[in-house]
Amino acid sequence: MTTPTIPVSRKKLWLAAIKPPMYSVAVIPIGVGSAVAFAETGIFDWSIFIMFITAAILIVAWVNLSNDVFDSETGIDVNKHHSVVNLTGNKNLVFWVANALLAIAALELILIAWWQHDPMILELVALAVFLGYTYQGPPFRLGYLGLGEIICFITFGPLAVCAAYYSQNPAWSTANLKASIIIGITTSIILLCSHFHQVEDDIAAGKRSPIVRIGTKKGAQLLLAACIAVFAAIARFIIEGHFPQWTALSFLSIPVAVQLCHHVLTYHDQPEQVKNCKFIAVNFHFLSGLLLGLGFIWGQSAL
Ligand SMILES: C/C(=C\COP(=O)(O)OP(=O)(O)O)CCC[C@H](C)CCC[C@H](C)CCCC(C)C
Ligand SMILES: O=C(O)C1=CC(=O)c2ccccc2C1=O
Repeated sequence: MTTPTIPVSRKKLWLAAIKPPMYSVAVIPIGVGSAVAFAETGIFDWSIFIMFITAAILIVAWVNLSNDVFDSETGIDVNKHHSVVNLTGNKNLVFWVANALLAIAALELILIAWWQHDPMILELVALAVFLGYTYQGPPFRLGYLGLGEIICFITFGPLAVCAAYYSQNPAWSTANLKASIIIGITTSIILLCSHFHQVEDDIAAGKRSPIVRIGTKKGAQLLLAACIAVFAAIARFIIEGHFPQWTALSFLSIPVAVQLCHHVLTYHDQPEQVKNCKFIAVNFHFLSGLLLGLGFIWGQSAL
């Protein structure tokens, strides 16, 4: 028996389309990279930080709007009522609004690079944006091959966190690279969780997401392994001396990781129950990233 669809107000559909909590994926990598730079140099440029964060938010808005545009061309979003293309009925408008947001972000980053007399952050973010395009845009559509989580790890992990660090301190840092691994994994966990309720639509559209490939039960077990890996890596980096002991604060996000894994392990094959698990993953990403960044800052002041 199919679950009767309950009509949802357009206001709720637009809120689902904009999904404000999702912008944690833009704020956290820039925050952590900037926090590590401050911890290592004692210097923090608020103007650069604010400009970089707003640019990151605009880029994430671009990737989501363009995702709806490109997915409307494959038909995969036929049941996604909160697609901005489905809500507006105007694919071209959404496409050009998305590009306008990306252009504004580019101008902000060009200004930072000009201040630094160094194009490095432009190069790092441009590569991240290109990889983000290959996830969903023709002729690549690598997300349809199940490569989204790898792209997600690289772009929101090493590329974004190192670009943020470089914007504050034009250098490279082993501790920051290790922190970027943590943020890359927690961001990829969000994407992994976004697939559990979409298996039917993904198969119909030929999208072989990791969950389509390995099934929801193994996908739930993979999620558990990824969450364990996050905390094991943090513990190792603390023991090695790369992370300040204060970064153990991030272990306070373990209950959210337990909630996420329990929910998905229980409802992995029940789309209506599991469909919002990505927002529990966002809570985990935000809290673990925030506490990791604070750990670096407080670890510095404790020296
Ligand atoms: C739109 C994204 C995921 C959702 O895709 P899906 O097609 O499953 O969506 P729906 O089911 O809701 O239709 C985002 C995917 C992210 C992508 C793998 C990587 C993007 C990289 C960014 C462009 C770079 C950000 C760098 C910045 C933070 C400095
Ligand atoms: O709408 C979504 O499912 C996602 C949007 C998004 O911007 C993002 C960014 C990084 C990782 C995952 C996701 C999503 O799942």
